[in-house]
Amino acid sequence: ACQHRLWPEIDKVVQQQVAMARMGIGECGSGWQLFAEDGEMKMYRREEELDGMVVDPLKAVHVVKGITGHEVCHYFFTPQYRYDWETTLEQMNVLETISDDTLMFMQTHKRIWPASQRDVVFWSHIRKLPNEKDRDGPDIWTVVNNSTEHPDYPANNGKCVRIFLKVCLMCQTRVDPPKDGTPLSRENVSCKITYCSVVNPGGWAPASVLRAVYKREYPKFLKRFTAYIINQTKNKPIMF
Ligand SMILES: CCCCCc1ccc(-c2ccc(S(=O)(=O)CCO)cc2)cc1/C=C\c1ccccn1
Repeated sequence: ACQHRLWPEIDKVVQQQVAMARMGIGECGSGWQLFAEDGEMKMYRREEELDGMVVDPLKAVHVVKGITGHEVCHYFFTPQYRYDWETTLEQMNVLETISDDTLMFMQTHKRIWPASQRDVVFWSHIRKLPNEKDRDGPDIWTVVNNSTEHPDYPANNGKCVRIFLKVCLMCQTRVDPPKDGTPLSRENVSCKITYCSVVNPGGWAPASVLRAVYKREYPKFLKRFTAYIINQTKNKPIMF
């Protein structure tokens, strides 16, 4: 991955996104509104517009028992599982395998009435980060998805409006070893998930429609995604 033309951008964006994800809601600047809550899952957004278009940053935090950060990032990054958990996905193509930790995707998402259908081209990078707070604790895993251009897929040349997104999924595993020295099992692990996204919907879409879509779709996405990982991993060895 080091020699690829996108590498400098990838490294910069990943460092930036991880720093943002690590900040708590309080530190992240004011204006965050809690707009959805379900058990351990809390979803915040900031209302922001760019040229009259809604580009609300979203930050979700969740704690899920029985899975690890590596597993969450593995199922988020790996293309073959995406149709199982990405509710609004219509078409997904891997445009380039830049390296074993970096792919480029083209996706079209189902049309959401009354807005026109959207598509997106982005690079996706998975990375393990040292756990600065606790040296011998489990590593942090992250996946960063960032819109990019691809010569074969110019924006807005077909039926879809091209959207632009920056997404960071950052996961911190927690291990609570069993008291009685029995071997570690899934009851002793949990994962703190932070999901940050900024989506520019591309062409104009009514603010009310966009905010209704996000309010409905994001909680659904995170619940379905985490339930999917629990189901996929329950009889498999723990991936640290
Ligand atoms: C009028 C509707 C405009 C918005 C449509 C839209 C834009 C972006 C995206 C989207 C959301 C998450 C990612 S990802 O995190 O990178 C994972 C890989 O797929 C990529 C794309 C989706 C959707 C459409 C609906 C929607 C909105 C939230 C959540 C889920 N679906």
